[in-house]
Amino acid sequence: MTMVAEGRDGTGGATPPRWTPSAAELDDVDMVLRGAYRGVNGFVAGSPGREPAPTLLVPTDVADRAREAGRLLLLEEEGVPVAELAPTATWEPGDAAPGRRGLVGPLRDLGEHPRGSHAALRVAAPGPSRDAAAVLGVPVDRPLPLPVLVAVRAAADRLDARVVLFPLTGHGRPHGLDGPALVRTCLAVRDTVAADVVPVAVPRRGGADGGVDTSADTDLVRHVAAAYGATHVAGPAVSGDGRHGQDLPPVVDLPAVALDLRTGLWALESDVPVAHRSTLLTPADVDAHLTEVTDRRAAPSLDLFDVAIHRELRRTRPGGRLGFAVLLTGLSGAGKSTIARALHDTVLERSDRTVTLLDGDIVRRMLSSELTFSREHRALNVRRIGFVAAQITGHGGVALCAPIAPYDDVRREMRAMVESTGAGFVLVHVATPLEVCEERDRKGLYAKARAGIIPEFTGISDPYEVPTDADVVVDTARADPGAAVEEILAVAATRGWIELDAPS
Ligand SMILES: Nc1ncnc2c1ncn2[C@@H]1O[C@H](COP(=O)(O)OS(=O)(=O)O)[C@@H](OP(=O)(O)O)[C@H]1O
Ligand SMILES: Nc1ncnc2c1ncn2[C@@H]1O[C@H](COP(=O)(O)OP(=O)(O)O)[C@@H](O)[C@H]1O
Repeated sequence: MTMVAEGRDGTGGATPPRWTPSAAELDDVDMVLRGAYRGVNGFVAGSPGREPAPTLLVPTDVADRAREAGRLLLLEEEGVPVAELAPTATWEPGDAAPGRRGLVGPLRDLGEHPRGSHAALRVAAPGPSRDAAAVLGVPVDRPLPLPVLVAVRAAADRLDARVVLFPLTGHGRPHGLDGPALVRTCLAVRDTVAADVVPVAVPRRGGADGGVDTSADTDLVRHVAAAYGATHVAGPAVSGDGRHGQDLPPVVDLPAVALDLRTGLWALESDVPVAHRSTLLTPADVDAHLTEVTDRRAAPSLDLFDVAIHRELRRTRPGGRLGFAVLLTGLSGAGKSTIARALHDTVLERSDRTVTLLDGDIVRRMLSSELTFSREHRALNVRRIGFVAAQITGHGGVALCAPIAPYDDVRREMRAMVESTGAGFVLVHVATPLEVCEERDRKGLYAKARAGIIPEFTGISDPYEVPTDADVVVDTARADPGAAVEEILAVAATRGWIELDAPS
């Protein structure tokens, strides 16, 4: 979160305090403004165990100023005000968020709904309906395979219900699919299941390694689905235990389906005689394949996905492949650039991947020429590299980064930036001892640092925090660059991020 400077306007009156909430809080703003929180018109006090509700945490001084001014402008990430909060109370989050305070109060729509693709589909929740017709809501956090579509259609027919697919397009990208791509996979099968599609900004929890937090999300999606008139919910994103929630729509079990060997199509298990059911492809296989596809370890099988979904997946994820970044960190002269260059050549020689080399020196010249070697500037430098690497890897590319990156917290930030796009990240500590680096002194910098001519020199007069989360540790005093390259690529290959030809 960032505090946007508060100022005074030309008339001498105080301008309202401004605040940019977190991505998940902005999703909540969006949902409140669209009525997706049923009757909740603003932020409420946090209280664990209650049904899902929108909460906002701000630094204590922002809370004080907002209370004093009677309002707080909430800005989206690019600085556009989207809503105004009229604070009526505060609450203490306690140890969970030291230095922060919760703000309670109604939200006023400032007429901007800049968040999210497919604006025309993002309708406001209709509010309580007297229409008794059944509606089966299907929250969607990953592409729906054919057997699930068949099961959803059958469940809807049993209930005599209309189907509404709710792609969850809020914060997070746990399966490497961003919101727009997820909406497109729903639109691709809209006719197959005769469904409406309504994107909702429910945050998709879980990191790049998947793992939607089903208990939290199941309650929230049931809540939101209810606001949009769902009388029942079903689907992979609500495969929880369907517990409690008095006025929440019940979770419907999807009927069992089987692959009918006579037709090659999925059908209700009860409609396929046992002798004609495929034992090669069971619903458990489908689940396993879905996990592999959504974690991008495998390309989607045509048998399991509607061709239209298949086309969307290919479009979003060229070759079905996951990008990854390698961050080589270590002292000056440790061998980062040498290994990065060798990695670059090897990837080009043994795969068809695109590779971008973000070497420390090049970045300093092209992206960060105005920066010094202070802690703040080094952090900013590495953050910039992380941002570029996230862009590259988010589109399936390979980014090789070789700055010193001496600070643990900034390296972790970079990992999070890259992983948030669904891409992979390999942290390599090029752990050449200082004595060896100093002995090499290729650029004569250590001599100058020892003489005090270069201040703040890493390892001499500036800190280097040794990583505790390295995926690979290389000591170039012992191993040659080729061995380091093999070790690093083996990690990426084992995690399914690259396929390499044998060395020629
Ligand atoms: N004070 C000080 N400390 C460390 N390094 C210095 C300094 N001044 C200049 N240099 C040269 O700058 C290169 C390191 O820049 P980086 O961008 O990789 O550093 S950082 O990640 O921002 O800390 C580093 O390059 P490498 O030797 O390739 O690591 C040095 O050549
Ligand atoms: N096993 C090794 N791996 C990488 N570099 C090595 C190795 N052994 C010796 N060197 C030498 O160490 C120096 C490392 O310089 P460089 O790659 O520019 O380091 P950095 O980018 O970390 O500052 C080069 O002269 C390189 O030839």
